[in-house]
Amino acid sequence: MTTILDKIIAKKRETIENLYKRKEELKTRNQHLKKKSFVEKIKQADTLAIIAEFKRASPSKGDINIDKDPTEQAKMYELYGADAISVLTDTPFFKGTYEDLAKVRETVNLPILCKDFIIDKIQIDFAKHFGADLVLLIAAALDDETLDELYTYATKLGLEVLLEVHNEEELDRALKTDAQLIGVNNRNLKTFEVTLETTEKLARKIKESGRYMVSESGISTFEDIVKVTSCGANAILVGETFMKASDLESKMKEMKVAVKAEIK
Ligand SMILES: O=C(O)c1ccccc1NCC(=O)[C@H](O)[C@H](O)COP(=O)(O)O
Repeated sequence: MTTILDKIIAKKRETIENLYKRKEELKTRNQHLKKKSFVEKIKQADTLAIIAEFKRASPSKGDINIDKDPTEQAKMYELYGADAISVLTDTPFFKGTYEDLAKVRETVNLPILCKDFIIDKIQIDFAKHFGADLVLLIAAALDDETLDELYTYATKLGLEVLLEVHNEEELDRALKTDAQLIGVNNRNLKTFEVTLETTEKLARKIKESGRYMVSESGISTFEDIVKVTSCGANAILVGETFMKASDLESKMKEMKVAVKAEIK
């Protein structure tokens, strides 16, 4: 059965050719900025850390907030207490761009995650060039050798890696690397079903390994925060809920308050 991940990766292979054609661009913009560490943020935080995502659209939901301006949204995320910002740069399925990433970089002083389906080093070059501090690597999209190669390449460039898993088999593979940040994606990429049980199931092994756990996808309510914090998540990654919030300030504060109430 062809999954959405297979489709995204197939399309990605085509777009990578374009990135190689655009390689000259990498010489034109210098990143003089000091890299910002999300791992350090987590270490210093006394509450669950929030990664707020800029997400215009998705395969499961279609258009979410298609015309939203990344600069405006990033400003609000920083103002209302985000610890990092994730920017989707995939165009065919998520309608994001590297230019969105660059705009967010110019706007905030927070660590920024380039959220894409990375299968080639050139994508890591582009992520860095446009201002990312972290990149996402998805275990399900990579064999062990490529995963190691891309992990090493990203860290050599000074980028942190959020290594994403969906199940125990992927987690075991992830734990063979040195990745400090393990993302548990609660969205099943075959069915699009979202369940926080995925985080709950994998939590113990991640905690025992001494890595930091980021619970990703499908988080929108106080109850969700309680669930993921009580099994030990160090951070959450939230897209749709924030992109659609009519009162973003209250929504983000509710999550911060809920976290404090749960942890302390
Ligand atoms: O969001 C999707 O439909 C999707 C489909 C296929 C692969 C990845 C997908 N999402 C990427 C993400 O991981 C989410 O954008 C992120 O975790 C935030 O999720 P949410 O808070 O549920 O918007």
